[in-house]
Amino acid sequence: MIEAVGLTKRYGAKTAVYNLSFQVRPGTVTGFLGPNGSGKSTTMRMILGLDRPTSGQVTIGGHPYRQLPNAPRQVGALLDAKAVHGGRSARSHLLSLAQLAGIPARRVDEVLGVVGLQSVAKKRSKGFSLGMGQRLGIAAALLGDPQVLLFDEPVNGLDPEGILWVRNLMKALAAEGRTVFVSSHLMSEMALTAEHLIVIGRGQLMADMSVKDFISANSADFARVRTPETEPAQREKLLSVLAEAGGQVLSEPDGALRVTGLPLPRISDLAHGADVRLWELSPHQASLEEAYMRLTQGAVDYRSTDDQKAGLMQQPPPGHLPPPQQPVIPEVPQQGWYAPPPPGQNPYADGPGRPPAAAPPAPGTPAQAPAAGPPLPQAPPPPQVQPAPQTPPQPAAAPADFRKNEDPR
Ligand SMILES: Nc1ncnc2c1ncn2[C@@H]1O[C@H](COP(=O)(O)OP(=O)(O)OP(=O)(O)O)[C@@H](O)[C@H]1O
Repeated sequence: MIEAVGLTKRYGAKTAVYNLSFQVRPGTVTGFLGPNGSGKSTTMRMILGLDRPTSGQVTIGGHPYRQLPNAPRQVGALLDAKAVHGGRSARSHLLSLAQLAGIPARRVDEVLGVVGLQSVAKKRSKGFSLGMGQRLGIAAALLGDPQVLLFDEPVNGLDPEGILWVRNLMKALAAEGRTVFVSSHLMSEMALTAEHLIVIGRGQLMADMSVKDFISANSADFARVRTPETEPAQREKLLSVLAEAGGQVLSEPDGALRVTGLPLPRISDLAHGADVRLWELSPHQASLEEAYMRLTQGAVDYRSTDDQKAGLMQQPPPGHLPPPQQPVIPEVPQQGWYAPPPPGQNPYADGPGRPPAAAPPAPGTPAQAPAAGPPLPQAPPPPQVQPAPQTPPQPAAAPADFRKNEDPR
């Protein structure tokens, strides 16, 4: 198990990680999420003893990494796949790592097989593609057959077959009882790989819960309702009864209505009572990406100027049904803006420009919040709308150049 307690890291005036406490347990894949610059790599480097915490501590199996006996056999990590001597072949790179850690040479050939690089084992790694480099980095992490594994963006540069392979590998490693901690920006992939999530924003903990709980805590389910297109009066009638019953209604691009705040049977009863025929009444649940975007939208440090020009950081359009004399239904925001999580869930909802509410600093530590980034967007109102759900794409099992062998373990 990995355990961080009050972990803080400052680089001069910059606070990269602040008062972070969490546990990563064996037997499940734990995803590590956060916007760019939120402190994921810094946290991983501290776990691996590559950076010294300013305060707090992080241990693996109860010991700081540097005090672990024969650490490479207990902990494997992929932090930067490019950190390889380009003049060396894949095999000699792994052999040198194995020799340093007292790992037998035959394990090198085993892991080359596991990651599917046997056919290029003697090629210099400087000619490797991004995906091949990732596979070599994963091979290095697996070399000591460790119980604890950390992967920073392991699917970066991999093709669909490679992504599917990494997903299955992570799950298989966790199923063997290992501790697997993996960061990624690919939400759809994380939804398929991880069972538990640790989410940070500007160096602080924002969520530590199962993927399922994370989605339900940070999204509101909604119903899509459609009336006959040829009968606009039916739509208007339905709008009015839904609003009277306390539902919040938005218009979908295809003319359907997106309703929150009313359960499906109630919507059905209301339509029936108003003598409105329905062509569609379907339940929808948010994706992990949507829930993540809602939670972290106030903690993003880097945004495209195009987004800002397009007003995507501005207050969203109101999610309420307009007054009856103005039969205009607000449209579902299409991109770049996500309704906020339920009240009390988002530490960034306190107000613009303020750092997230933090737990009291560790004893002896001056109460200092992470260095302020650009001003935070205005805290949006409580959730009344839902962006369109996105179905995670299933990577196709495409043929690959570098086929893996079955892990002989
Ligand atoms: N050695 C360093 N010196 C100064 N600042 C640093 C150093 N390393 C990281 N930082 C800063 O700390 C913050 C967190 O960086 P970190 O790389 O940990 O974020 P991250 O979540 O891994 O980002 P990304 O998703 O973009 O990889 C950033 O603002 C970064 O600029």
